[in-house]
Amino acid sequence: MSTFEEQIQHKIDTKTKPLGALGKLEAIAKQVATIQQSLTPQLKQPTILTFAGDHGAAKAGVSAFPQEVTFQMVMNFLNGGAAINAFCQQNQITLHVVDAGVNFDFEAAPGLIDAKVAHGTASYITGTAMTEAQLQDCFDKSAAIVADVAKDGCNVIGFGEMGIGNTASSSLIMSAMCQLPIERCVGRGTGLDDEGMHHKTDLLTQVQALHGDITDPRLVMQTYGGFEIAQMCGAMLAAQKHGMIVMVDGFIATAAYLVAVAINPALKDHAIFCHTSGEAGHQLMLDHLKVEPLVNLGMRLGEGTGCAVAYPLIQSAVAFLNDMASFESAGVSESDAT
Ligand SMILES: O=C(O)c1ccc[n+]([C@@H]2O[C@H](COP(=O)([O-])O)[C@@H](O)[C@H]2O)c1
Ligand SMILES: Cc1cc2nc[nH]c2cc1C
Repeated sequence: MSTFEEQIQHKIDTKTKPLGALGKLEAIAKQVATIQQSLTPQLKQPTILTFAGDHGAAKAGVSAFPQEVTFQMVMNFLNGGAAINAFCQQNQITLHVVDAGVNFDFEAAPGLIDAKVAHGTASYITGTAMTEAQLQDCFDKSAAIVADVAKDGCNVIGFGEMGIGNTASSSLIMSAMCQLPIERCVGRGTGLDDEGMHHKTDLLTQVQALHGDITDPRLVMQTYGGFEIAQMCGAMLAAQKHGMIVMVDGFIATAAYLVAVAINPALKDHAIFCHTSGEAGHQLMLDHLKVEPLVNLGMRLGEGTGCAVAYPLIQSAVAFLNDMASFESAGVSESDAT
């Protein structure tokens, strides 16, 4: 008996195409089949969870936008007016917005999940961004949300975020997890000018001097994370346990992934990197992880938009695997090369 890997590779290689001609789609087809341990995998109830949270450090001038944009954009998500709404609707992806810790009290609304840990994190400028108990709360709450989504039949899930100041947080996480100097991890986020970039880099350099070299993944998240980043991290770990395909979005989502995969390396086999963000530093994170995302569209929005636009490519990978003829079934002659 051949192994599952040999069987799926044989199925891909005997489709009516030159060997390897579907490029990255072949790797995705193989990965999805392997996750599901099926030669005829199916994508069910695709879902994106967009986690929102506020940051104590957001008031220290690390973003081009004021903190209230976090709650204002959550309202925009709930009213269906954001990019993530448009792309999820286009591709028939279910969207849930999660209040992980926005500095605002929302009324209950359809599509909004209340997983609030607190009204924003504390600032890593003066101490840890969250307590150990708050980090655990993030992991517990996000795992419960993923369990509910799994009950609805979802087997492919993407995670996005909204949080003014969260690129600064992600740069600190990246620097610690990838052991890279902070200046290589800092980017313009929502659009800082050169002066803003200098301020952000200087501030984060001081923050690192305060906390020292942290390498334990949970402590990195507790020290620098946002509630939305910690909940994405917990949700990725839970999705792996449920056997789901995990779609990874941009810079902030990959920072959450860096911590998650350090906690459970088995997550790697479930992760599909959807796009390369235009945020400086994302390519370096991807290099560190030795992964190549599906597309590079220069997007740097967050919200899970990279997952939503790349999802049809995952559908294409599954479609060719399930629907294409083989050389034998179609009566097409195979290559002469040996
Ligand atoms: O996903 C990305 O790669 C990405 C890159 C830059 C910015 N963002 C979004 O912009 C916000 C963070 O930017 P900032 O400048 O406030 O740190 C947050 O809401 C993210 O969703 C997202
Ligand atoms: C308008 C706006 C929309 C966003 N979506 C995700 N991050 C964002 C940041 C801003 C500023």
